[in-house]
Amino acid sequence: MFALKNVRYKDILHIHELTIPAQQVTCIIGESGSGKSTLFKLLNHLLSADAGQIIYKGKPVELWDPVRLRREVIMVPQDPVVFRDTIREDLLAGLEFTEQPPATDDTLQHMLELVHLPKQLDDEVFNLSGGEKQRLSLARALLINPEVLLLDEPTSALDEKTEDMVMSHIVDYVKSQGKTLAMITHSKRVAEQFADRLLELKNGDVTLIKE
Ligand SMILES: Nc1ncnc2c1ncn2[C@@H]1O[C@H](COP(=O)(O)OP(=O)(O)OP(=O)(O)O)[C@@H](O)[C@H]1O
Repeated sequence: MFALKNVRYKDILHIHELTIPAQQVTCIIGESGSGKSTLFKLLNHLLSADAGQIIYKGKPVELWDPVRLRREVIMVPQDPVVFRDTIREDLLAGLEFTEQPPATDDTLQHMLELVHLPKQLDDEVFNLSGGEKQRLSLARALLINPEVLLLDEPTSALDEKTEDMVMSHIVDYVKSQGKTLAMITHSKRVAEQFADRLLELKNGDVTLIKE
């Protein structure tokens, strides 16, 4: 799905070679500040590499129409962002961005169950806790059903039990849809449990730990 060769970004990343295969779960671990979020931003071309090649589905990312690319490759950032007043409106905002038809309340409710967010669609997002906003952002991204989901520490604000439940639902859902998931995590436990491929980012380059 992604193939990177000799990619350099400032003095943060100099990746010799990296592939992210389709329909697999790729987990990325690495120390704080090692460049994990920067790598994700290169993948959907929020940042441009200084040198090297980043190929998505056979075509360099810089040749993709940026809007189209970011509709296919959705990144959920580390700090959850909420867009609208109510949970329903917030979930539907993601679909609007991708120009998909609005979803029914049943579908929206199903997404909330998938991420274990026991709230009503009319509830205000303003009142949600950090961990709840994190799950709302995940539900919004899942609803879009993108080709590639890039999750930056998606469960960092959750306790271990909730983290395991949410992650196993997300992984099952993404796999059942035949989509691709890449996830940054600080939790070795999560990485070992869910990764088909486990990579470590260190000194600007990636090492394959498990395949
Ligand atoms: N656009 C930028 N220009 C210059 N430096 C940057 C830029 N973005 C991030 N950095 C720096 O690059 C390094 C890597 O940042 P990045 O956010 O990618 O790390 P990370 O591995 O995701 O960290 P964490 O686990 O703490 O989230 C950091 O030292 C950061 O300060």
